[in-house]
Amino acid sequence: MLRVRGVHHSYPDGTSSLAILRGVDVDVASGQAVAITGRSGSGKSTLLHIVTGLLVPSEGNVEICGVSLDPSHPAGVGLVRRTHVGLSSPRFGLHQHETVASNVELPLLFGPHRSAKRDRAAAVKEALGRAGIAALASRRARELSTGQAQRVALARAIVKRPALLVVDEPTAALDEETSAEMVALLRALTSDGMAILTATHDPQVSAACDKVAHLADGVLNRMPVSELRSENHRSLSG
Ligand SMILES: Nc1ncnc2c1ncn2[C@@H]1O[C@H](COP(=O)(O)OP(=O)(O)OP(=O)(O)O)[C@@H](O)[C@H]1O
Repeated sequence: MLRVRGVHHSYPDGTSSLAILRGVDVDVASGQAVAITGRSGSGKSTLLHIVTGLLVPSEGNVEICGVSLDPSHPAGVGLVRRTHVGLSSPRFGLHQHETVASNVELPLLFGPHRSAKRDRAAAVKEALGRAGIAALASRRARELSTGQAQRVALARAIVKRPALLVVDEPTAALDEETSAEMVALLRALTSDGMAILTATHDPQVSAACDKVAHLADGVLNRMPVSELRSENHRSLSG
């Protein structure tokens, strides 16, 4: 359901440019979780932003649910993003003074066809339930622990029931036990048919994914998950 082909990306760097991605291919099927690993600065977030249509690649193609993210048709890119993609990233924080429910409702307020208040409330309730934080609905975001806030960010990303969930650093700043809960949550979402692409430094997350690819020098190299699992001592895959 996600198909990335020949993606190159460079950022301007003074008078020249800095090549970050140099021909990246990735496939993620429905119900599959794929992890991208790589050193800090290797380009993982850049790739995720390209996949979600936030960034236009210098070259290459991204297809989601059979529809190409064609930069010459920004309206079409916007529609695919709003319809099929959820993004959870530490770079897009919560509104600290708003309640958890309001934060999760936010993606439902954008786009040409805003649903009725009752339908939005039902969708928020379902997303909070799936993220295991139904009891936090009326709490202010500023009152949450890091782990709770990560779950709220995830609930916000899945509230529209996207076919593709893109998660940047799902366990950043979480302890081992809370990380394991987050991993189990992600696996439960794939069991429901969601496709997940995640960038991570956490071996727990990689070990629970169906495929792992390492980004270095602008290219992705597949890593055998079996090796990661044995390195990680315990299997977290559901
Ligand atoms: N908007 C930008 N303009 C210029 N350079 C950028 C921009 N965004 C990222 N970069 C550079 O591109 C490289 C890759 O950044 P990116 O955030 O994709 O890496 P990453 O692998 O996600 O890192 P981390 O694991 O630390 O989050 C870095 O050298 C970064 O400084």
